[in-house]
Amino acid sequence: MSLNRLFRLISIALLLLFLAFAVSLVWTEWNSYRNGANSVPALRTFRLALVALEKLSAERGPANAFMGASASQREAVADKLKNARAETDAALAALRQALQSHPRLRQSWSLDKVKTVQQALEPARAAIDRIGRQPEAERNNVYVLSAVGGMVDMIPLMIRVASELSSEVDHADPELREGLAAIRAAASLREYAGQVGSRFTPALIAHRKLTQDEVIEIGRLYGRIELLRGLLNTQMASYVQRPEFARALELVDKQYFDNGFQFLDFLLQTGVASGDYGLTSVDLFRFYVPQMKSITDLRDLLLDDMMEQAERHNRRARNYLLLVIAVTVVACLFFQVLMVLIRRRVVQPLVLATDLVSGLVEGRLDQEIPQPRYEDEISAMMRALKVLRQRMRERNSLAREREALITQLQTSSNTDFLTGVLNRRAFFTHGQQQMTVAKRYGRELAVVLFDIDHFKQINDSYGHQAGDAILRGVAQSVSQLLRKVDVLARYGGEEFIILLPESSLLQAAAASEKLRAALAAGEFEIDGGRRIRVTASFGVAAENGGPGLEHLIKQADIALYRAKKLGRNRVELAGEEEGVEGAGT
Ligand SMILES: Nc1nc2c(ncn2[C@@H]2O[C@H](COP(=O)(O)OP(=O)(O)OP(=O)(O)O)[C@@H](O)[C@H]2O)c(=O)[nH]1
Repeated sequence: MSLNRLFRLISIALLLLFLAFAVSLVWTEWNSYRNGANSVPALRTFRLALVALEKLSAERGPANAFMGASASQREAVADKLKNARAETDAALAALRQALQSHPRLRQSWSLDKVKTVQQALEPARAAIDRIGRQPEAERNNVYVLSAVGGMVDMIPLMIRVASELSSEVDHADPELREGLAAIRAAASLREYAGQVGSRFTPALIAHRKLTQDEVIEIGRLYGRIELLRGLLNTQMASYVQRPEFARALELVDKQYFDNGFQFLDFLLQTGVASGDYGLTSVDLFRFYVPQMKSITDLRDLLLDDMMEQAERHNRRARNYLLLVIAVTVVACLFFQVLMVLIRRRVVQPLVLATDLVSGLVEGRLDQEIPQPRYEDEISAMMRALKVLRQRMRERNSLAREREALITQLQTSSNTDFLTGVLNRRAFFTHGQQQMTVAKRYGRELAVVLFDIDHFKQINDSYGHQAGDAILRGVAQSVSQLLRKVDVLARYGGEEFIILLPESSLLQAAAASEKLRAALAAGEFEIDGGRRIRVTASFGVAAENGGPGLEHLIKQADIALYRAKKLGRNRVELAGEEEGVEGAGT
């Protein structure tokens, strides 16, 4: 696998791993934010439930007062009762609407219970109205007890509704748990404080002593209230560091536990001793109920604080989510940039350098070596490659020059410098090769030696340079008339030799005659544009499997000698007394 591909695969794998980690982190934070975002609406609904519970309890105050009111008090108390009922109805309707508009709570147990409470209110209120409208003397103790019980019976349902909604808040934001417990303790305290007041109502209405059952029930409620006081103090331990909470708790102690309880103690003692209270249920409602306000004030203070906490937690969760998203995106981009940087600055240059080195090894010296943009190890490597390429180019150039020189030397060592045809040494090399081939295949081979006639006179008459020009002209003319397979060489001075492969003596003689005639018929230009005529004498020898090249040349030389002797400008054949005389002699 190539380095480039490997790097790309590793990059993709790392990016996927990183993305998986980032997505799981963002997902966790998103869930925590979304969960937390429920805390404020859940807290609002919880508050509505507490208010409904409070209003339901508070309604018992004027209801009890109404049942014990004298004819003169009746109208005033009836007004208060009407207001209290309106407040209870409004609180329950608001809670019901909040539950109905909540996607999850719409299906909940709480909504059913609220509906049940709303339905149960009607007969309970009717029972109270019935007693209140009766003359004082006719008010039956049993009916009064039943009417008080009818209002109290709805309370456990509302407490459970509040409890369920408090769990919603706890689920949305567990950090609010401590405050929730304090609120629930305060709400329960308010409820039991109301209930203990209600227990005195039948005795006050009937102006009688408390029954033993009533004393036991009141004692039980006293115990529960004390328990809730301790619980509230414990739950408020961290809150009392803050002055507003310390003040609110102090007010509960002073107003309810001092003033309120002093009043209750008086009623209890009188109810046990004589039943001669000197008070009506209306007085109970007027004095006792306001003492409980400090408890609901404390509850509201806690609720307000919790709402602020929930909003703060929400903002914190949202900011943290945004931070995680931002860090993830930045880290992702940084990772990408890093990978691209490593790829561009390390991997790609390395791959390129490898290709360049391979190219140089294969001899591709025209490759473009890029100019690196940064000064680093890669740029040093590119520079080294350029030096290497330059040295290879120089070496190749030297090698080419040397080869050209060798070729040139070879050519010049085989060539006659004046005429450009082969020299005597090269003729022997070729001749030996041809002789070997001819002998192996039993073929004929002819040699022709020819010599320009009276050449000394040409030199003497026209000068040495003119003689050179004649030599060049003769060599050129003869070359043009020979076959491609024939080999012409300068044998020495004004003497030339021709090797004619696969030629018999007669064929060679005919070729020689053609050459002789052509030379004799032609004119050769010497210096100054002058033209002169020359002739040449030819000696021809041929053999088929004879002793060798030297022997053949010797035969031709003898024939040439004879041609000279017999008058020149003629062709003589080896082994013959008489030759073929030229047409011009
Ligand atoms: N210009 C020139 N002359 C050469 C060259 N090589 C040999 N010669 C001359 O060629 C002449 C040969 O003369 P000879 O051997 O007497 O022969 P010839 O005058 O041709 O007489 P025959 O061969 O008998 O016809 C000499 O004068 C050499 O100096 C050369 O390369 N250039």
